[in-house]
Amino acid sequence: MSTEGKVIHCRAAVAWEAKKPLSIEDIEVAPPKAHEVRVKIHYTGVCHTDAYTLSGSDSEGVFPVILGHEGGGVVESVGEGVTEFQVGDHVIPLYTAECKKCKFCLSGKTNLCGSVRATQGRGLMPDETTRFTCKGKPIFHYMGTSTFSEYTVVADVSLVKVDPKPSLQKLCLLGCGVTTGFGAATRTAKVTKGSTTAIFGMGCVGLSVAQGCKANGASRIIAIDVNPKKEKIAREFGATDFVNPKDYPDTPIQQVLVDMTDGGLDYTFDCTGNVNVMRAALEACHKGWGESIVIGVAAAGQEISTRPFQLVTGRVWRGSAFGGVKGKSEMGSLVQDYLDGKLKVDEFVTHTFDFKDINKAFDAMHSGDCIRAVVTVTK
Ligand SMILES: NC(=O)C1=CN([C@@H]2O[C@H](COP(=O)(O)OP(=O)(O)OC[C@H]3O[C@@H](n4cnc5c(N)ncnc54)[C@H](OP(=O)(O)O)[C@@H]3O)[C@@H](O)[C@H]2O)C=CC1
Ligand SMILES: N[C@@H](CCC(=O)N[C@@H](CSC=O)C(=O)NCC(=O)O)C(=O)O
Ligand SMILES: [Zn+2]
Ligand SMILES: [Zn+2]
Repeated sequence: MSTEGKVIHCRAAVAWEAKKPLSIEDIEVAPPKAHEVRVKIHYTGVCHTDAYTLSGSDSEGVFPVILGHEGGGVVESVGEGVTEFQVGDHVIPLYTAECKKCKFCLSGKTNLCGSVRATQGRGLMPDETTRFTCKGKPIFHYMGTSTFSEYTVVADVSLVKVDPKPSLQKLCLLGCGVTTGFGAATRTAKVTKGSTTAIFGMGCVGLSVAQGCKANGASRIIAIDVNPKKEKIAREFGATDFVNPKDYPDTPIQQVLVDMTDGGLDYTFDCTGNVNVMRAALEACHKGWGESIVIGVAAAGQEISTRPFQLVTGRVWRGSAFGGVKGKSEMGSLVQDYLDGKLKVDEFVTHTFDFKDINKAFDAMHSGDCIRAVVTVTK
């Protein structure tokens, strides 16, 4: 029996308040309004950013909320005016929308889209309301995606159709971690052939940066992580060197790297969210041309600092959101790269969990041997 146009009763992992485990609840999901799509979520990854928001450190964090932004699902129904999606399409929700009409999308300079970002940041759909209720209370959306739910509703600008061949259990990682890191190297930094690179933080994002640096022909890819267990996997993803800052207790890590590379690196990447690491990453860049890309998300109130002289003398500090990737225009080519064996995705999935055990996925993420935990939301 079709559920089109009806309220769906299903399960979701609700974050009632910060710092508390998620609670699997029966919720109601309203039908999609105009230019919205209701999606049955099959799989979701758990990203460090979900944990960051749950920790209460996110200045945009609102509760109660359904978190999750690294999902893969199938279109259940579409709202009025939706022409791009049909029931049954395989889709990935996009926390970085692409409307192709706004000032940002038309600029040709950024993948950031202005169409829904303001309401998204307040946990609402573009009409300033929510499609989720639980126990009679409205529940906020998260990053325009809310993939920790059996059904979610997203704006049609916040969704991309993908090839139905690959398993969504793997493809969901293109919804954040893999795309973010790979794109930061290939789109934001545009790492050049033969260049030297260093990546701080070997989680899903940092390993994906390494993969992007290798794809672009970097001659040296130095992986930096405080966890020595990350060396093996970093090398599998293209790292040529591994440095653990704990092995150099008396020397700033930027000095270690400058000494290793005849004056510093062409490109560095922060994939930790630690503002001290961001500074070290900038200062490890080569005088005159080195570029440091900030990817990590720092807690509310944190600020970055360095001596202005670092910039005066030619180092460049840049940021990257969703790897600079335009979700609708470019996701197809990333999926094709995956299908052609040019982009590793499967290798990131180190842990899998049933939906009822989603809190264990958060525990695994903090365990030190997890790259990505993927949760089966519906079969
Ligand atoms: N800009 C964007 O679009 C996006 C940003 N992000 C952000 O990117 C960051 C990385 O995400 P993700 O890969 O999922 O996170 P992970 O936690 O999986 O990876 C971070 C890695 O950095 C290591 N680390 C911590 N401190 C240091 C340090 N001082 N020096 C070197 N390594 C260190 C961690 O080690 P240990 O585990 O031992 O602490 C861990 O291995 C997060 O801040 C996340 O919020 C994520 C996706 C998109
Ligand atoms: N809400 C946060 C900002 C968090 C942030 O920087 N998010 C990244 C994506 S993180 C994915 O895992 C991003 O793309 N930012 C661009 C954007 O438009 O949000 C805060 O207030 O600190
Ligand atoms: Zn993420
Ligand atoms: Zn736009």
